[in-house]
Amino acid sequence: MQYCVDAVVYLVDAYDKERFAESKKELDALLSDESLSDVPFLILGNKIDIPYAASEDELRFHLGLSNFTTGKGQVNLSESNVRPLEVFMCSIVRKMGYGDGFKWVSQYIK
Ligand SMILES: Nc1nc2c(ncn2[C@@H]2O[C@H](COP(=O)(O)OP(=O)(O)OP(=O)(O)O)[C@@H](O)[C@H]2O)c(=O)[nH]1
Repeated sequence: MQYCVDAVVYLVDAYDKERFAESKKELDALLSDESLSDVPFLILGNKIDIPYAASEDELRFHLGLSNFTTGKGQVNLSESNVRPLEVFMCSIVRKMGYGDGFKWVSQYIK
């Protein structure tokens, strides 16, 4: 079957720190999937309404993304070989945070 992926939105529970290793493993598998090699990745860290949820830096660290995020806002990557990837923290129940993430990723969807 042929299909076309415009973007990957990867939702991580930022409160479930015990499962960060599992989240990293799944994410790494997607990131190394050749058919997704130029597909933008939006990583959402959910449940930041819970006080003990991981911070953005912590999540980035545990997912091994500290050196791989490409910058928020308008960043033109068309001249580079770099795949757009960013982390946005959110709370689905509070309806906050993910809007910025989807806005960010939309600039890379042709
Ligand atoms: N506090 C809080 N709870 C949330 C949020 N988003 C989802 N939940 C709650 O989390 C509970 C479990 O949902 P998820 O964590 O999405 O569970 P899941 O990913 O389907 O299951 P697992 O793969 O086992 O983690 C539900 O009761 C949701 O209402 C959020 O932003 N904040």
